[in-house]
Amino acid sequence: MNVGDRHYRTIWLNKDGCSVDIIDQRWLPHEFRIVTLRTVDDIAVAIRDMWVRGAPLIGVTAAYGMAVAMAADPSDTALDAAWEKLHATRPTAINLRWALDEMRKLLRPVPVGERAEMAYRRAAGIADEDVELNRAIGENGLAIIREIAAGKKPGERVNILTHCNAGWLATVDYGTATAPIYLAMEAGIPVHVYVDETRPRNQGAQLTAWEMAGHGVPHTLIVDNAGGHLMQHGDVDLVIVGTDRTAANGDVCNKIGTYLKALAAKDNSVPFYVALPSPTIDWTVSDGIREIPIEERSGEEVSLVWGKTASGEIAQVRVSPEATPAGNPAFDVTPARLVTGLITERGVAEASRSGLKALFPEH
Ligand SMILES: CSC[C@H]1O[C@H](OP(=O)(O)O)[C@H](O)[C@@H]1O
Repeated sequence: MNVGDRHYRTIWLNKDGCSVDIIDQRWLPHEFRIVTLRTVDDIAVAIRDMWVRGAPLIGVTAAYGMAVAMAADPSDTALDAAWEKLHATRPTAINLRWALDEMRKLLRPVPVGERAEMAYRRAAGIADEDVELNRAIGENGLAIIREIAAGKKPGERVNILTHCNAGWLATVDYGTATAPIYLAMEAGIPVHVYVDETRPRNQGAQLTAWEMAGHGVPHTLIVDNAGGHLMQHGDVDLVIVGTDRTAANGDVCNKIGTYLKALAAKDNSVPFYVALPSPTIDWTVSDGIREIPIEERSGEEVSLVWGKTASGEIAQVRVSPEATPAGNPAFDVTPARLVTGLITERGVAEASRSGLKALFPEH
C-alpha cells in the first residue's frame, strides 16, 4: 500500500539480490523503519520477536528465510536446519509451516547448485500469490459491505469493527480483513472502522490505526472491552477479522480476544466474518479448540507497554507491579457456530467442513 507518495510491500528482496528488506513494525506508528535481514538467524529473530507479524507475512518471511539459508549453504543439512530454526519461531500461524513445507518439498530434489535461485524465485512467487489472494478476498468481502450499505440511507456509513491487525501490514499487501475496507473506500462506499486496540501488543492501536489513517479511512480507536457495548447499541453493522489458522471444520484461531467479539456479535445478531486466504486453512485439524497450538508469549508483553514519551523517546513503561506474574496466551479459537462466513479468495464459505469443501473440493 502507499506510505505517503510511495508504494510499499511489507517485504522485498534487497537490491543486493540476497538479503531481505522488511518494514520493522515494532516502531510503528511512531517511526517507519526499514531493516535488512541478511541471514536465516536474522529472519528467525524478526519473526519470533514480531518485527514482522501476521500469518501470511510470517509465511512469506519464512520462505525468504529458506532462500537466504540456501544462498549461504545449499546442503541438505542446511535445508533441514533452516526449516527447524524457522519453524520454531512461532507455533500458531499455519502459513509458517505451509511455506516451510512448500519450500523444502520444492528444494529437496533440486541439485544443490540450483537451490538458492529456485528458492528466491519461489519465495517471490509466494509473495505475489499473497497479494492476488488478498485482492480477491477484498472483492468477495466488498459484496458483503455493499449489501449492508444498500440497506442504509444515502451517505450513512457502514460501521465495521476489526480486531488486531489483519491489514496490509499482516500480509504482503492489501491485508485480509482490511482488503474489503480498502476496496469499499475505492468504490466510494461510506465506511467507518472501530479499531480494537488489541492488548497486549496493541496491533490495532499501533498498526491498524496507522493503516486507516494513512489511507483516509474514517476510524475510531476503542479499548478491547468496548466492542460488546457498541454492538448492544446498534453501532456496529459488521465484524471482520483475520485468522492465523482456520480448522477444516470452520473453527477460527485468531488474536486473543476474537472469541469474545464473536460471542458479543452472536448475542447482538451482528454478522461476524473472517477473512482468510486458503493457505491459512489447516485441513488436518477437525477440532480447532483442541488441536490448534496457542502461542504463549512472555508476560512482559502484558506488564510492559511500548509507547512514545512526551519527550519523543520510544520506550516501555511498566503498568503492573514488578512482582506480579502475567499470563499471555496470544490467540484464541472461535468455534465455527459463531462465524457468519469465511471470506476466501474463491468466495464466502459457510464456516463448516462442507462449506469449505464446496469452495475447495480438491482438499
Ligand atoms: C492476516 S493474519 C493477521 C493475524 O495475525 C495477528 O497475529 P500476530 O500479530 O500475533 O502475528 C492477528 O492474529 C491477526 O488477526
